[in-house]
Amino acid sequence: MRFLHTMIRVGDLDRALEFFCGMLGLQEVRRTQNEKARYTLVYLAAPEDAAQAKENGAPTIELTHNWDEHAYAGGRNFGHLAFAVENIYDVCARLKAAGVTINRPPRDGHMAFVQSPDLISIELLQKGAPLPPTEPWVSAPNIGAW
Ligand SMILES: C[C@@H](O)C(=O)SC[C@H](NC(=O)CC[C@H](N)C(=O)O)C(=O)NCC(=O)O
Ligand code: NI
Repeated sequence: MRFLHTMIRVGDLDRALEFFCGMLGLQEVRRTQNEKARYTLVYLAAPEDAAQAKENGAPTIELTHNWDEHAYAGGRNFGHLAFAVENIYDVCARLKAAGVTINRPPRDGHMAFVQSPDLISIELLQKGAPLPPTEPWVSAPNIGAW
């Protein structure tokens, strides 16, 4: 069995693509839409996974955009999507400058939490840092505290 993707529903596809592709650097690898059921699916992968993801050989995020749904309440049972990044401070500075909410700043240089336009929690981990962090860490506020 292989892990294929995580699906999240987004209220504004362009805003979600600006966040995940424009700011986090993911690449679109596939898109499909259903005119009758009025939705679009967009599959995103990390650049180094994109070639394999096109063949379903690497994990993707499946953005589901229901054309008639413009906002979703945060699912309290959903946790987060995690990405390893080259420089966690640079990424968080760029996101913060773009107006993204940083729920847990990268104080320890290991881990940070930010939130997507649809209130999905995004964990950023410094490439090369121990996973999970060996030192006790400050948890991000849970979804209810946002
Ligand atoms: C292609 C495969 O990766 C899918 O996940 S398609 C699953 C299908 N999605 C939809 O019908 C999208 C629109 C729907 N209104 C929705 O918001 O999900 C589906 O069965 N979705 C139901 C689900 O619970 O995921
Ligand atoms: Ni799916």
